[in-house]
Amino acid sequence: MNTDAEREEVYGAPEAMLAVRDDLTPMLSQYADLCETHDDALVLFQVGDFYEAFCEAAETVARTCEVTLTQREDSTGTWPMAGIPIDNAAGYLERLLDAGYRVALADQVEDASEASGLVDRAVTQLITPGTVVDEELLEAGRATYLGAVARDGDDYGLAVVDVSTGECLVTGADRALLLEELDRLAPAELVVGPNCDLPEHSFDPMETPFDPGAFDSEAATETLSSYVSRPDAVVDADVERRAVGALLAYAEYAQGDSKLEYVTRITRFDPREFLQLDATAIRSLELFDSRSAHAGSTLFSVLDETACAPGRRRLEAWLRRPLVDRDAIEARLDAVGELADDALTRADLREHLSAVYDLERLVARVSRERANARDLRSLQTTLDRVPEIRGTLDNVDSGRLADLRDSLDDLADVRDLIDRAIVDDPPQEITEGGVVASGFDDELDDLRGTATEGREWVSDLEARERERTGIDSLDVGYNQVHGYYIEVTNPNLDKVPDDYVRRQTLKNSERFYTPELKEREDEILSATERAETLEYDLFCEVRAEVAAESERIQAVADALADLDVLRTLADVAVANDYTRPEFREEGTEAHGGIEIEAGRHPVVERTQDEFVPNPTSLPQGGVALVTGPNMSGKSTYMRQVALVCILAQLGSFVPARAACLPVVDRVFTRVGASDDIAGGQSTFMREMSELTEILHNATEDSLVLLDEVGRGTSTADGLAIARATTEFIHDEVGAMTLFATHYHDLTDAASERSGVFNLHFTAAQTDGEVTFLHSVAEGPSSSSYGVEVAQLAGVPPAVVDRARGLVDADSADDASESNAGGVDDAPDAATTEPTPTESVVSNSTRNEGVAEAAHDAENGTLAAYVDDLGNNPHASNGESSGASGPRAEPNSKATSRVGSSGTHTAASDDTLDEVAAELRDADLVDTTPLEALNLLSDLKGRLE
Ligand SMILES: Nc1ncnc2c1ncn2[C@@H]1O[C@H](COP(=O)(O)OP(=O)(O)OP(=O)(O)O)[C@@H](O)[C@H]1O
Repeated sequence: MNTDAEREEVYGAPEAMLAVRDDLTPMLSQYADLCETHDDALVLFQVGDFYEAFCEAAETVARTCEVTLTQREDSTGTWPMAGIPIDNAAGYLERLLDAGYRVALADQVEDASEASGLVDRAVTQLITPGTVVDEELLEAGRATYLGAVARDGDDYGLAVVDVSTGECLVTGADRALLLEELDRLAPAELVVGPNCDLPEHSFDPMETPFDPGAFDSEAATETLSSYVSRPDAVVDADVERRAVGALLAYAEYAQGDSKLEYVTRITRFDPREFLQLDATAIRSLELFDSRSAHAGSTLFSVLDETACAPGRRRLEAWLRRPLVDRDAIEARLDAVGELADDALTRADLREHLSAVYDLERLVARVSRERANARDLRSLQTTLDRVPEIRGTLDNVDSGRLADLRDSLDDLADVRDLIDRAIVDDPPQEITEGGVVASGFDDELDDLRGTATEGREWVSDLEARERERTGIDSLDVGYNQVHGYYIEVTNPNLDKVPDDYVRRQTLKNSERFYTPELKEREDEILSATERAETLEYDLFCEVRAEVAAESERIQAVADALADLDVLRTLADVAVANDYTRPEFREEGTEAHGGIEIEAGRHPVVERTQDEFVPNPTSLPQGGVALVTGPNMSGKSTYMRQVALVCILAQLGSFVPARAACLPVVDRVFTRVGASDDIAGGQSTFMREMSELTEILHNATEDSLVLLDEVGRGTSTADGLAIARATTEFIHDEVGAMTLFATHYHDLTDAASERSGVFNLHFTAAQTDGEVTFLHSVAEGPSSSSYGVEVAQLAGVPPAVVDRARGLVDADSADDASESNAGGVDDAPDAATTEPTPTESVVSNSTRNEGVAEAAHDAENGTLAAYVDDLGNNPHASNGESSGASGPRAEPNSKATSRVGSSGTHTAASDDTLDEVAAELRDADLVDTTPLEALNLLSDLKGRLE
């Protein structure tokens, strides 16, 4: 990717040309003009069969596209020049796009042979990541969005359009939701309105500067009104209208200032009407991209059995945005269930759908006047399948399938038109004839008849003239320059009749024509020429007639895409033995809990010889603390619960023997530090920001996965944060939560709160060999097997032995100490409630202080926990008691206040007073969890 400065250098008119502006040749002057009017892109200027660039832009094109840098010389100088062949431009344009350039194609817009003087040229298309329409530059099964954001105070409008299909969406959101939605839609290019002030995005869209005036209320509404008759009825909020209006204005500009006729529907949606998955959740659950050992296997790849490109795009959209409307979910499930039970219909549908072309993009090309005759034929063969597809759905029961069947307009008129108008196997070009079928237009048939008759007359001429002249070697031929001729070899020239007129002299022969031949030639040529022109006009008329039916064709495309996804989900359910999930009735006693029998991870199970199914019973508001050795299956288990919920809400069957689920509003994930690649921020900071998001936004209908929260900092701090988080979620948020942790001390929380409970994964150890059972059981884990996993991973034996020695020493120490530190060797240790006295006299950890503070906190906010932590003497006693840390080595985090072991360094009384005062003064009611943690960290640093 190039820097902005590098790009700027090749945008706009070249300085060197501007310096001699008045002396430039007309063509270069036209080039300079177009560069000036399109100074936000690298202009490629059509000269015959090539797109040329000059000066700095030429150097860039030569370097990026690996083409030769040549030069053009004229009276005003020598200009560096590089060109790419128009016929083969796609590959080169892709390179320029990949390198971060925006490209403006300045085409010849009049026939060079008819131009008097300089050929007229205009920018017909801007090629940018969000505006590409060239099939070769687009990914078939993926939507490519161009987006625009507008702002009005705290409200934002966001609109996206896929210019290759015409899909156009608009929504409104506050800032947080906007950023999430941007993550979810991941536009390839974003036009940002005034004062939006967006942060950099992980998906790194190209940000496009565009006329701020396009975002004005009036201007935007006017643009919008050419797409929908009553803009304010379709898009209620002004800020949203401004976003979508500016978006369409930019898209029009990019298409050479022409309206996007194929944008026939503007769909307004509210993100809150879908299960919200933010970028973190999408990434960590590996819905679309995989970073795990099973790279390449994602939930999408497991589900993607789609037969056609629109189906694939639809599946992606459904997976990015599962539903929360119970009826809509059940309607999809009914359809999937019915298809799952009907192998024949599934097979028929698959066969028909595999034969269809990308109807959405075809119809968009037709509307953009870019479709050729082959495209029209593809459109027709696709539409020909529609009655058959509808036939396969004749007897369906499910309402959704019946609706889809009924919306399948067979478009007989459009099919008939194309069938009558276009030849069966048309050529690629639409200007050279042979496109329009005979019988379609009388005038064309006449012209063709004249031309054919003339050609037949010519082809008989040779025999006639041979007989007339007695010259056996006489030939009749044709060439582009001289037209028809009669050729006579030199020895026979004396036999040439008087009416032969000499046309051309060759080495061994002469060429002639006769007045009659000339007359016929003129007839043939004029008829052919007129026929070609007429054919082109007729083709354009037919194309325009088809374009006028865009909306109907799009509705069919829409239905086919849905059908393909429902069929796919049914296929996947059957192939993988998925079950229909049940949703709990709202208002029932058991509302909200997740109950899964023999659940599986849909992706991991495909990569494993034997996958161990596991049950899940997570009541509403329940927090399950999941412990167990490394590699035992904790993360897989937690993710499978989330994936089951997501699958169910998108309308899919689920990998389980049975599942009874609530409708969840959001799935939050916070995965361990080493499981995530942090960009920019420190890993711990990122971890805490994600935690903050969860604590602020989760509701009692949310599902929260916490994997190793707190791992990015010291054991003591990590455990404290983990504990406070568990308690806050349980007491205040009430979200269904699965929390995988290696902090065995955390399992104590289960004994203090009825909704918190322990689950663990086990491993069997024989002769030093560890076997993971991958099955979940109640209660906390008793062993971590970290050393064994290190050995498995190939850590050198010396290190493994030393580590094992340290663990053994640690265990021995633990055995001799009291058990108040929350040691995890015995499951029942987790249920031992430490008394305050024990905490103090037995090197109680700072973490227990946090726990007690949390437990005692009456008003139940995280701020209150932290507040109590500040006032609780136990809270500042800080020896780490991490489960695997060597206990023998004291650390220096303790303060003198709690009378800890003599090896600890005491902070000065002054410092303590300062810290205490600061804590007392802190306004914790208005403090975010992250700010509280930062404050804690700061105070702790000072105590140390
Ligand atoms: N239920 C299962 N059946 C079979 N194999 C499984 C199962 N669960 C997990 N595995 C296998 O075990 C591997 C490790 O699982 P996972 O990453 O979930 O462990 P973990 O306990 O989260 O490990 P760590 O604590 O080190 O992050 C997986 O990659 C998978 O190959």
